Amino acid sequence: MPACDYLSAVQVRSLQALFLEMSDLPSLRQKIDSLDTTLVNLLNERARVSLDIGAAKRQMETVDPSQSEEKEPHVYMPAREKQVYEKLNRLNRGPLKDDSLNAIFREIMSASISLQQNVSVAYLGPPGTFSHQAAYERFGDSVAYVPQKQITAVFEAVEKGRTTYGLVPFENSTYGSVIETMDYLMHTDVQIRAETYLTVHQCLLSNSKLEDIKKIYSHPQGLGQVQEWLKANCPHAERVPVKSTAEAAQLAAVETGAAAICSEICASLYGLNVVAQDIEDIKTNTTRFLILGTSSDNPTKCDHTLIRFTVDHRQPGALCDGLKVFKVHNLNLSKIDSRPSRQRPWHYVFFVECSGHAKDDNVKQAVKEMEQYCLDVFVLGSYPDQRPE
Ligand SMILES: C=C(O[C@@H]1C=C(C(=O)O)C=C[C@H]1O)C(=O)O
Repeated sequence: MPACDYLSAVQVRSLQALFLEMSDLPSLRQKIDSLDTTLVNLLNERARVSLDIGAAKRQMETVDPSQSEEKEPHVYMPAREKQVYEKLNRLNRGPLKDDSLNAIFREIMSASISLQQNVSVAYLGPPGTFSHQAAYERFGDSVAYVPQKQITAVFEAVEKGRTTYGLVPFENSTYGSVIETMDYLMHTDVQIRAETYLTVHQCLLSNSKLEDIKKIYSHPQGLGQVQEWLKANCPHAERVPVKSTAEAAQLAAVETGAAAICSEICASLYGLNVVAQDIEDIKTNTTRFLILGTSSDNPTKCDHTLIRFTVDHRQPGALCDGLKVFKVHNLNLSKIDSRPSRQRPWHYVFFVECSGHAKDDNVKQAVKEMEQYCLDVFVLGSYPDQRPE
């Protein structure tokens, strides 16, 4: 009896495809080998051009240092990288997904940056924090990551030149601004070079059972992002704020009856069990991080600028007049915030984030006019808009 009497037409077709593939396998693999050879050569050709770009950047510094606002030639160029990714996604016809192509190019650019200079990135550690993940997604595998015990130490590492760049959490879509970051932004003169967004899934990690958990460690942001879940599931456990989510995991790992709110990665890093997963109160929970350096990159036509200022509160309408300049110059405000100045009670330092780049004419004009109404106007930096749609 012929085979097709036993098998459906679909099964016959998939068997035929399998035989064809098996017989073709050696030649298909040969094709891959030959493409890999071409890719390696092309990647090295690209790397050589990148080395030339590095040399050109240094050359520009030595020819006329006064013409440059850079204290050192920057190797990480977020404006250029945004352009590269946009072009890649325009070119991509598949079958590779945009995300896969972007991940491949993240590593290509990471390697290319590290060829130009030894790059180090300070972040809020220990390893396994969301800051660590955000930094890794932005800088890839070829740079050095330097964990810091607290957010202020990340700023200091950049200010003192101990690391090339730093990454700090700025705000969370559920729980709002990160206080420690805002407080340091009140007096620092580091410059924001880029922003990056990370979808944040919180987990409850512990070596105890849910019903035996008496104490829950996390960064205040972690506790804030899961407050509804905690109210419903561990109403009586003590909440203990610590410096970072991964530090919380380290503490929970050595204490019976303790748990941490942190990323799932911390389970394998610190030897904890995942008691509950994806416990964030709002499923679109996302954190925005700032990448700090000594200067901002060039305009991309789609940038944001963060400005810090104070007003004379004895002058009625000063804050309102200061903000009006953005409307006059057709600049959109995407964030407004304030922190107590700590100089006298009820005196504030304000932050506004507007559309545009500090090198754009309308932003320059707006900042100049703000100085008429405000005290201490300081541009903290301009960076390409990376907000996910
Ligand atoms: C090559 C450069 O340096 C870095 C590496 C890039 C790349 O490999 O494409 C792009 C931007 C920079 O972060 C550059 O400035 O163009």
